[in-house]
Amino acid sequence: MKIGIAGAGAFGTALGVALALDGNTIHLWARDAERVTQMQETRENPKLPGVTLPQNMTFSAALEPLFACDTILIAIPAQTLPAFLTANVEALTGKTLVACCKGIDLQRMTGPASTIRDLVPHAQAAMLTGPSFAADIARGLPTALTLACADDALGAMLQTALSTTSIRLYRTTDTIGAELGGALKNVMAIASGVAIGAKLGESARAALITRGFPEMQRLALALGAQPDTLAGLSGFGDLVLTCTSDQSRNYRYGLALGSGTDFDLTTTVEGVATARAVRQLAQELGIDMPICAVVADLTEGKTDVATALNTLLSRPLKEE
Ligand SMILES: NC(=O)C1=CN([C@@H]2O[C@H](COP(=O)(O)OP(=O)(O)OC[C@H]3O[C@@H](n4cnc5c(N)ncnc54)[C@H](O)[C@@H]3O)[C@@H](O)[C@H]2O)C=CC1
Ligand SMILES: O=C(CO)COP(=O)(O)O
Repeated sequence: MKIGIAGAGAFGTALGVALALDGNTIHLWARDAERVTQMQETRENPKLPGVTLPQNMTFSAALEPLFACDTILIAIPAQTLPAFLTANVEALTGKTLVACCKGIDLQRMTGPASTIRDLVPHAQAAMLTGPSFAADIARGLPTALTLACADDALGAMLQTALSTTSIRLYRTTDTIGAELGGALKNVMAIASGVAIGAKLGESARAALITRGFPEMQRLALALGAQPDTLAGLSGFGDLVLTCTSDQSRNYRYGLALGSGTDFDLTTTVEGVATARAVRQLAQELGIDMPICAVVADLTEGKTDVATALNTLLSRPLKEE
């Protein structure tokens, strides 16, 4: 199958490598022409060091070859998705668009699949999400992810087309649950990093993950998600992975916040904008989301780590 991928960062490139090695023809669009030349000449992408890009993967900075593909995976940061869709709405109409980004859009308060549905109403929207580091996918290590598509027949087609010998896809029609699980776990990963960075210990991290999960569920269920989706790969699975691995950029950002060390702010850390979106959504809906609120305040410098911890620990005692 011929598959287009928008976004030549770590994840888009890793998915391209895995799908190309499985026999698909892949076209990868990068907005940066220099990156395209580099990938053509070296068959490597510095975002994914040590991985050789297969010959059945082509690259361009022009959009036309991407739009020649009927199925396009979109792997650009979540906050850049609306502008990409709006700028290309005509070319994307009629396509199957699989969002591979994780976040809640700060302007619209929607997750990636919903943003696609709103901005390109005559495309088919799906979501690929779940616990998977780009480096693992590119190296062919086993991963299990969620393919969410409201149209179950199309979802089944995508599930087959995008599964490989190392990537096992599970299917759901609950796109809301899949997009919210993937977005919210990044906020919890920042919180977990803060706890470890501030030397609060592993027990504190376990408490954060465990209390963070019902917080994720509260918002997701209020917005129409199914509980099973949150308990699956795209929610609980990705929460566990991201809160416990320093391969995660969200977690590493939290570590830096907690320990007061520097962090390269050009890194893609989706949980920062998502925490702000969640804080606003939770206020509007009257939902208690204390961990997300504290993370949003911390990332904006509205509170410090000691005050943030005190805020969480001094909440009234209640039933579990
Ligand atoms: N890296 C990983 O392990 C995983 C990443 N993801 C998700 O994939 C999405 C992309 O992340 P990564 O590829 O890891 O980030 P990255 O930082 O490696 O790459 C982001 C890419 O997007 C491009 N980009 C940025 N703004 C753009 C715009 N306005 N238009 C077009 N391209 C633009 C950049 O040039 C860069 O190549 C994020 O939502 C992330 O949560 C999901 C699962 C795993
Ligand atoms: O989503 C991911 C793993 O499933 C990647 O996490 P980070 O974006 O925090 O690196």
